[in-house]
Amino acid sequence: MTTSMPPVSPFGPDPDPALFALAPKVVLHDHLDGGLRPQTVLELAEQVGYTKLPASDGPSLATWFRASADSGSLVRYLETFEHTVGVMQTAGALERVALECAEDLANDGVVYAEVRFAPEQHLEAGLTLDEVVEAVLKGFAEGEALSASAGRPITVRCLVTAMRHAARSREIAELAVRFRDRGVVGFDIAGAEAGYPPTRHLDAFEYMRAHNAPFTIHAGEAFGLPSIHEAISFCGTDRLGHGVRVIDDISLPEDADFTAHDFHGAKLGEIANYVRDKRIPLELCPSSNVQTGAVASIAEHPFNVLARLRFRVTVNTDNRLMSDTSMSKEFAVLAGQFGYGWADFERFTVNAMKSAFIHFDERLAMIDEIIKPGYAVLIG
Ligand SMILES: O=c1[nH]cnc2c1ncn2[C@@H]1O[C@H](CO)[C@@H](O)[C@H]1O
Ligand SMILES: [Zn+2]
Repeated sequence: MTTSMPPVSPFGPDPDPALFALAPKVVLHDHLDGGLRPQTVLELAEQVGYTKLPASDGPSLATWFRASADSGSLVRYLETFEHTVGVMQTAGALERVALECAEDLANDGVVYAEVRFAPEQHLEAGLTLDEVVEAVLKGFAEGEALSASAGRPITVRCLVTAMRHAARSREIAELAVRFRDRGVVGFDIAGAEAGYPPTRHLDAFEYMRAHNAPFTIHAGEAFGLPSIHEAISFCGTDRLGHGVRVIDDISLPEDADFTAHDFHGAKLGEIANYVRDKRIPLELCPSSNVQTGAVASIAEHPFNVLARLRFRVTVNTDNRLMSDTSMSKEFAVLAGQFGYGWADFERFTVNAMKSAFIHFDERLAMIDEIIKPGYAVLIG
């Protein structure tokens, strides 16, 4: 790979994330249990008697999460969730974490969020699946109300995730449908990818399809094209969680520079073409991918290749705590590396809003009334 002349960002080579806080942003891939405030983890641990935390003050705990997640392996990255899930076992804890999640996203300028978590991981203290979801939805609604009154309106919807190594996916799909009119807008599977192909959960996806309910699948992150193929062709996923390994089905010249402005010589294989032709949204999470070793560095992240080839790319945080990130930080990293300006970020944001699991008229209203006017001011 040549690393000749990096593209110049209109925001400078290392833009301040604060520049992007004003832009209306949409996040489709953000884990509730990956986004806690470090101080909240400490306080909840104290309240519920959780004694296994690896640090005893906020800054050290934040550093521990970031450093441990920076592991080069999805499996090791996922081990850090033991401590967040560990303190999220009561209705009060779930409600607080959800409320703070909505507030933190709104304070970062996110106007629409789909936040996911796995209800089956929050039953240790005796809550039922329904009680877990009710507590989280209550927290989101409270966070929305507080943010609106602070002049930072946000809409937060929920995706319920099933863990791919477990055997509860059909039950979780039923949970998603049961709560579909109360704030749950879709279903997902997550967890270690290698060894747990999407087709293992076919009955859950069939249930969702039978109920005309949308879902996304973590695929093409730690494992490559076969996972993406199963997710789209056998399971019929509406979006790809990550999907970044679709790059393996695109041939580029030997010396291709991933930061370039065009990729005219690119040849797409059958899967890459299908994903692009069908406008299957890619929930890309740049910083997370570097931490898990799915990609070597931001400069070598396929985001730019996929964006320039006009795949339906969206920018996401994945886990704000583990990656010490936010939507503004992800925008800043992408701007610095690939030279994007406001028009690019507007496109990625509209891509995300078009791909959301709320109804078409609601998506359109967000685009016409909030996103486009917001970027019009910035573009000037
Ligand atoms: O990037 C990821 N890939 C796969 N699984 C993930 C990722 N981030 C989080 N989780 C898993 O999803 C669960 C529910 O939120 C988390 O507990 C974590 O195990
Ligand atoms: Zn994820």
